[in-house]
Amino acid sequence: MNLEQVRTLDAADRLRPVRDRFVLRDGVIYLDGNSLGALPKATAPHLAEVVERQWGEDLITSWNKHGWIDWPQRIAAKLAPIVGAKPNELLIADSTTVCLFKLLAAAVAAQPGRSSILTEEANFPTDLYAAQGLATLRPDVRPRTVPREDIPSAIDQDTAVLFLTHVDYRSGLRHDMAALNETAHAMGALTLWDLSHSAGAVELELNRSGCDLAVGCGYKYLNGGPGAPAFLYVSERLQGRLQSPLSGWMGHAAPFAFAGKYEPAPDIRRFLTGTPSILALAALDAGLDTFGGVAVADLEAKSQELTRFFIEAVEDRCGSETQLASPRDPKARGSHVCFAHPQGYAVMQALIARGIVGDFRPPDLIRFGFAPLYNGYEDAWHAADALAAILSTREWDRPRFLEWQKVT
Ligand SMILES: Cc1ncc(COP(=O)(O)O)c(C=O)c1O
Ligand SMILES: Nc1c(O)cccc1C(=O)C[C@H](N)C(=O)O
Repeated sequence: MNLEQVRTLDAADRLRPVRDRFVLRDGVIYLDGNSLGALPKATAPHLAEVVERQWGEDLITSWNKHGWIDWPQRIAAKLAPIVGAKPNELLIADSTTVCLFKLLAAAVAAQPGRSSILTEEANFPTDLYAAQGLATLRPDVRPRTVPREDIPSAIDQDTAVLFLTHVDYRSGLRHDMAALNETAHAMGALTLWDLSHSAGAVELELNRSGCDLAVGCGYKYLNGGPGAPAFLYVSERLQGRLQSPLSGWMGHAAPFAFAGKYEPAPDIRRFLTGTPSILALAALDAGLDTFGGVAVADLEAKSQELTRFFIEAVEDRCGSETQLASPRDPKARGSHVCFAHPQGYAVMQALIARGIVGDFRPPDLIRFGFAPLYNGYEDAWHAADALAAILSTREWDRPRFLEWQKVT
């Protein structure tokens, strides 16, 4: 395939016009939207409006006048079609780790007599740490980590919660959410899903697949900006039964009654803790607006096509210099792919020096995220080309590429 044919593929892509909603610099091919989404064009003007007019002029009256108090729910409602849930089951709050901890603790408390939090050995570290931290407060509960392939058979009557990341941050492997929910429910366990690498890139049906609880990052495919607040999902059928372990006044039934005794809000708001970060919510609001008019089925279809195209291009041009470390079947993975190389770190630094931005995950993985809203076939084509050039000439073998940086 030549560049002209690749451009024809981009021209035929129905999501192509959405790319114009983002600030994308010439000379940079951004393939790390699975870690930090690109900046939407609407974010800076929206933040300026919230800062200068709402905060600057309307001051504290903005909590009512501009509805700030309802933003955690109003903005979360924009996620409903993206994750396949009802608007009243979603909330924007805190960070991913804090939300994970809150829902994990709430789930465990709702499962008296069951002592295990079942998770996967290779889960993202913060998920493992949250479970370990909870165990220090609940000595009767222990995290049980098993290899991926043993998960279904490890679910038993002692499992309080099955706690998994839907799309693995390294391999990109995707769990069969509906099947695992069913197995867990048959054993009386609850399920908590980390959707950080799924939401906004793969089709999710939280309601249809019987999900109990879920959490995800706001700053990856949802384009909410660095450190954006997270989202949480609590199935309607569980909301009355679960309580936040971090009870704060914003989760109270009547925060402005200033009562001395905590009484949880009757709905999803009970999972709020303190005052929401309005500026961060404003940025996430603009991030979620980039999904306007986009069908999730189209997102997933494009993500699968792009990643398939990229894998083929890399294998074609790089031969055995690097090995695919993600599933070949697009249905079995998310929207990023990893290739293995013993000098993966330096190879990625050399790519970044050429303006191809992906990242590296130890021990040897170069990772490329394809954000279906703004990445195209030409991005994938140039990235594969650059990778082939770097590998064939050992361009990575220079001190400045071999030297570790603090954040990778
Ligand atoms: C699966 C997963 N969960 C959670 C996080 C991050 O949590 P937090 O937003 O609290 O840093 C990440 C990435 O940093 C992730 O990949
Ligand atoms: N959250 C991050 C950060 O604060 C700095 C650098 C990277 C991140 C990430 O999101 C890492 C990411 N979750 C991963 O999948 O590797």
